[in-house]
Amino acid sequence: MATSWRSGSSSSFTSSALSAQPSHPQHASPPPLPSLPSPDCAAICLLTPRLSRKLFERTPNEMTVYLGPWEIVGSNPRRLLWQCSYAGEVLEHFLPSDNPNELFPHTLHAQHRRFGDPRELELYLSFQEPHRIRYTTTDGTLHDEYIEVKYEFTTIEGSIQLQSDIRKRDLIDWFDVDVVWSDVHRRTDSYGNVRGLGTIQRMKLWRDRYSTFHYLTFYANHRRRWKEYLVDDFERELRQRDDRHKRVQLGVRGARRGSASESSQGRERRFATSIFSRSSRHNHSSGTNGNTTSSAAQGALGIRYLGIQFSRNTNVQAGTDGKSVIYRSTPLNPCSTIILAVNAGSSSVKVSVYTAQRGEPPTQIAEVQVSGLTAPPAALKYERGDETVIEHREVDEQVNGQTDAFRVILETLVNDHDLPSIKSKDDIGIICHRIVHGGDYTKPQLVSDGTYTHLEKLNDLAPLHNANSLGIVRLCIKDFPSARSVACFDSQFHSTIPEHIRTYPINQEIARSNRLRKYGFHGISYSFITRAAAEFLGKKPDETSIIAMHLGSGASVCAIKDGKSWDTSMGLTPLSGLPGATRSGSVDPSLVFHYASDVGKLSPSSTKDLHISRAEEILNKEAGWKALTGTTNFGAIAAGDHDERGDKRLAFDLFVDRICGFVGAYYVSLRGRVDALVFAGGIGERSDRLRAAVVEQVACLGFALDRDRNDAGTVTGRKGVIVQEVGKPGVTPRVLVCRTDEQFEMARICAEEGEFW
Ligand SMILES: Nc1ncnc2c1ncn2[C@@H]1O[C@H](COP(=O)(O)OP(=O)(O)O)[C@@H](O)[C@H]1O
Ligand SMILES: CC(=O)OP(=O)(O)O
Ligand SMILES: [Mg+2]
Repeated sequence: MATSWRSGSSSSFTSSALSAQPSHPQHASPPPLPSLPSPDCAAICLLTPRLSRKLFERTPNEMTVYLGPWEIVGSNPRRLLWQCSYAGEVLEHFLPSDNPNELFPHTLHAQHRRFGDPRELELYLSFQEPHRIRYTTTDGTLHDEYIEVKYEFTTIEGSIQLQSDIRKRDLIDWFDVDVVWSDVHRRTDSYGNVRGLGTIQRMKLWRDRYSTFHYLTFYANHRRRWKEYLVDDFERELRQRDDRHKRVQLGVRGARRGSASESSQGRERRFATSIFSRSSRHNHSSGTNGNTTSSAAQGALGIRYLGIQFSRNTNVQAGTDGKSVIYRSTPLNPCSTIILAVNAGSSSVKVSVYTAQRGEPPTQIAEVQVSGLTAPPAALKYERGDETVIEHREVDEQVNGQTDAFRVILETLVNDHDLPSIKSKDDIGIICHRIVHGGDYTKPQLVSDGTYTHLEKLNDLAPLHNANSLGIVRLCIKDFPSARSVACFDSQFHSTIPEHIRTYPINQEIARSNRLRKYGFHGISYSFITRAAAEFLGKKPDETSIIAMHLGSGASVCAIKDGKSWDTSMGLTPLSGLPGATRSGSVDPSLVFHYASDVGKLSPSSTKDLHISRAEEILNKEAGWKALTGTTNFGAIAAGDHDERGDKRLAFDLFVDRICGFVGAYYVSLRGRVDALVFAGGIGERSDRLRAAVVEQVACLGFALDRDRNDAGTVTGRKGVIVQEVGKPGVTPRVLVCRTDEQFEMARICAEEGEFW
């Protein structure tokens, strides 16, 4: 098995590793060659002690382990978990970085094996720095050491799959090239010797799994570090690449792992691995450094292009499919497109479709929603233009949760032949998603694997929302590969909340390192409400101060001072503040420990995407209207039907009490400078009884309701009416109902923000 991987060696990999019998230390007589579960996934990992720099020399410790399918598990560190061929045998490969973009599986250039099919070099993968490998059998751990790791695959597809899984980017092609240089790295040195940035390199082309971005990676051998560039423009130049003298120049942006001077002003942002760590669960996670460090931002010199000279060998250029690369850059700034805006709430999924011109407010052409996810049967409603195509269709059988609801919505849109603007999936240019918890993001983000990985870490902080939304994001990326996915955050509107209001009175070191503070939610809605109310009042948004209430399955109140969020009732998570359909809202934090035992344990309903303790489950899913009345339909609660036991009355009065508590507090916090009290959300827009009860209780602050206007003031469904007055004429502060539209707000931002085109 002695073979060398050193550059220039003509040694072949072919023989011994595959043909050798596995020298399994636990078996006296050599076991038969294992039958591997799936030939595509089968791999052989050759381990050799770190001591020896010469790989694969016969040493007493040398062993070959036959591996079956893999799984990538955990975080901090992520581990590649291999199923081995013997029961109880596990091989764990600890990935040195949780950031998938920082891992670079290495394959040699075809010149290192001149007489064979260069594609087969992908069968042999290595990592250039030692990684920790733990190999455990039923008899205990046999090996736990940092070593140089090399995998030898039985199929090229298996290797490509593993590389893609590790990097969370699909390896879509590769190129063996003679030299790579750039506008800041010359091709030759002052003696005319070829130096470039990398020589005799296998460059790999990756497509981000969560966006349409494409990246090139290669090993800059004279600097001994990996480089990764976002490719701007590709297609034309690389079609004819099997020519030694062919040189191309590619537009690129940014560099990962480059030195500061090699970085650019590109959009690449690298996040510290564990932005959010929860002390209760990940005690030792390294989540203290939440700063978003942009290596790119530091650079003075930007690389604008890479020059590439291909190698001559007709075989050499054969990439993953042997054909020329099929690379489609994202559409180049079209002037108009279709935007899909997706709002996954806790009890509904609402999707609106817009035609949009760059820089202009979008025009809605259709809206589909599935509501009642927590109050079955779930029902679908579909409007196209001014026409209600489906008023109410029960879809309970097809729908179990938000992702299913989204699928049903997509089907409805795609199967509607009278929706001419969408002829094919490629017509959709931008899909914007409401993501409830956006951590420290203060503006919408194009979804890349970086943002996606970052957002995944926030799932546990919005247990009824984030994981569902990311499920929909994943589905869109798969089903609409040519569309750009944009994440819009509920929390971003609240980034203006002053420090003394957003701070929790706890140990500040822990608060800072675990990022424990008030974030606030429903912000996309509050942003819409602020602009709509300002327009209605004839004021500039930044001169408008209101107390707005988004009352839906999740309910919150927000004090908006001069157009900006000043305070809001939700906090670190959407649990605090007002009660909701299944949420308790604020309770004494100790309550839960007296409610049930073992509440700190992980709930059995946790999934791989969402880790939720019993305590969180009780307060988020087994409380609120559901717990008090058995229904989550606030319409039925407000109507008080069949309320012999008085549960609904209690729930109604309790809700009014809690809402008024916040209105009073915010009125004082805004020093009485309030232009209007604004009702919004499913309940706020539809329940005249609730509005009447709230306004009556806060009448001492000067609010007054006009009964007639209020009774007629259900704005939802009344086309064209966005804000309606329900207060007494001439009385200030005013009382308004706003038909909030989170989808429109997201689509508007995406249409107006050139960056997303
Ligand atoms: N006529 C009505 N009167 C009062 N509440 C209603 C009425 N119709 C629906 N609702 C309430 O509106 C809530 C849905 O609000 P909405 O903001 O659309 O949902 P989500 O929180 O899922 O985004 C439902 O939970 C329901 O209780
Ligand atoms: C944040 C939140 O609770 O949202 P929703 O009301 O849509 O569930
Ligand atoms: Mg909602």
